[in-house]
Amino acid sequence: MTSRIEVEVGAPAHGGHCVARYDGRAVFVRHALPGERVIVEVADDAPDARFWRGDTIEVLEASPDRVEHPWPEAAAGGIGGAELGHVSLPAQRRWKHAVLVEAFARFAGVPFAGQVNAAPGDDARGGLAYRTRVSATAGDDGRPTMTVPGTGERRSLVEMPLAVSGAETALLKARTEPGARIDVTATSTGEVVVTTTGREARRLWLHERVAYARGEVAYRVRASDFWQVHRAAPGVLVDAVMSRILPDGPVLDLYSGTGLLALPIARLGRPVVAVEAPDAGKAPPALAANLKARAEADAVGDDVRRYLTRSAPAREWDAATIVLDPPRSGAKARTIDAIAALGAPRIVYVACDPVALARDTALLRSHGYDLREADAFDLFPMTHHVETVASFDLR
Ligand SMILES: C[S@@+](CC[C@H](N)C(=O)[O-])C[C@H]1O[C@@H](n2cnc3c(N)ncnc32)[C@H](O)[C@@H]1O
Repeated sequence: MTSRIEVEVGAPAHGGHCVARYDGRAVFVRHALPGERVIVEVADDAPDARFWRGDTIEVLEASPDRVEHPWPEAAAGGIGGAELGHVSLPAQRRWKHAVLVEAFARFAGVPFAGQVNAAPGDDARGGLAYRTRVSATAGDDGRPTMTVPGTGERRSLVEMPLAVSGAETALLKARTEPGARIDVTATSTGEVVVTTTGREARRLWLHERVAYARGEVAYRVRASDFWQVHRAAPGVLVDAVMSRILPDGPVLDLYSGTGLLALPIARLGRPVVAVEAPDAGKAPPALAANLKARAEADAVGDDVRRYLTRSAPAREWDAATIVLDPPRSGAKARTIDAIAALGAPRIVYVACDPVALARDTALLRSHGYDLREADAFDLFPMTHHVETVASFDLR
């Protein structure tokens, strides 16, 4: 059953909503802001549920941080992908900061003392035109559609203002079989490709260039490969990681993707082992290609935990930095145990989920790793996502 309730909105919570209370129950409210009084439509108001979820359908008292959504199709009641579009850009960063502070206080056992930094160029572009990778699903007429969260309803896209302009144009023009996924990739070197099958994407080799504090580096990637979505993210993360690794010693780059972080580190002449999930039992082709010319770099195709428990113990890590950039769920206990067992003095953790990072921080601390510092980067404006880079030293 759906129902409408009036609530006063409280603090932001992890996941893109704020928490309100109604009749003693927590209600997770989308498209609202802290301090607002709103009418919420609750999707399923089961009386025995511990909490409810709802969307804002009317704002009775608006926050000074409320702005007009820059992508009306994705505003309240619309498609997903820009759930913070109603929040001013500085307030989006305060929102993400509050979520990090709360996550660290609850799960890490140490405070989050960093900032949420804007990506270069975002303020000038109003937090738009940043995505170099966008995806949609072809509707019945073959045009790109996106889903209204919680409903399964698909709507045809009329714009995609989060995408860089080449990617937006290519996405809106794309036509394919109903139900097929449409993936658009726009590289930093000006290539724009549309693929509709994984097979096609795996065959398409592209070129990326990343400028960072110490220079510029070129990569070859396939359209199917993981690559940081924000146009500025590769450079921001390379700098954030390079400034945190120890000045000497080998670097173990776990969850290394195509070698975004491993390649500039190898260019310093540092020994690097980059571990990424295997492709046909071997190092993935882009990782192997990017590290090929670096005698001091080793591209490994293996499951991270398997590598840590079976292969890594054969080498010396007692002067090493371990870099890890795991998927959203984090590294979790058994992988953190295996990382800690290597005894490296420094760990640099790149995280796209504040709660997963906070939980892994607690695990690292239990293994004797103190949090040195953590800082966050707003690499997903208009959404609740935030990237954090944290470093740890062995006590
Ligand atoms: C967040 S991405 C980071 C990639 C890279 N650091 C970058 O910034 O481009 C995480 C990567 O971990 C890989 N991955 C996920 N689980 C893995 C596992 N169990 N073992 C090895 N690699 C894994 C994914 O394929 C993906 O490339």
